[in-house]
Amino acid sequence: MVLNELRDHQNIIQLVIDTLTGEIEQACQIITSTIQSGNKVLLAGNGGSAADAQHIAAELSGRFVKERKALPGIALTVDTSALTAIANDHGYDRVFSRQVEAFAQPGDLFIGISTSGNSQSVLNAFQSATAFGCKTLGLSGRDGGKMNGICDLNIIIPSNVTARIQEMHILIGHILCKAVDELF
Ligand SMILES: O=C(CO)[C@@H](O)[C@H](O)[C@H](O)[C@H](O)COP(=O)(O)O
Ligand SMILES: [Zn+2]
Repeated sequence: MVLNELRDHQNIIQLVIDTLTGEIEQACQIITSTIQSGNKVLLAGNGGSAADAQHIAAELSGRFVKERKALPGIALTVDTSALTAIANDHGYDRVFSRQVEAFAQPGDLFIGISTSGNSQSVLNAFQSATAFGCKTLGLSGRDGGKMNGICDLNIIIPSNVTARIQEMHILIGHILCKAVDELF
């Protein structure tokens, strides 16, 4: 079992190298231009993808590898008062979009993470981010789901296995952090 899982991981990395290098480079360009223009990065996702959103945000406001200035990365998954109030009053599907509407400025980047590409809370956040003039980057999997066509760039991990998709998402998240570090 263990060796099979490791081989499966190895295979998906190879597929990502073969098919997504150009798109990951584009994503690096999007996040670095956002930071260079003094804008911020908002991130959201559910479950494991919420953890990924927080992980990437923390590496911007804290640090990744390099000691450099604090950078504006905000995960929309962490304020339990806002999350519970919005879910209770407006419905769970609005938990991220409502926060995007509260915080987004034109030129900011919204990164939405969903392995299926179909979580309504993330889809609504993309819609609000676009309406508020943000750039939008999707990290998804399977066939990209409904995230196709509603974000500037939807990086679709070519797998149907949620765990593999998430593992590639955090790898890409770290590559984005590395690209940001290289600005300093
Ligand atoms: O981490 C995992 C499974 O590996 C779960 O917590 C998973 O993130 C949750 O089921 C999410 O609700 C799935 O949503 P999504 O990735 O399709 O948007
Ligand atoms: Zn998981």
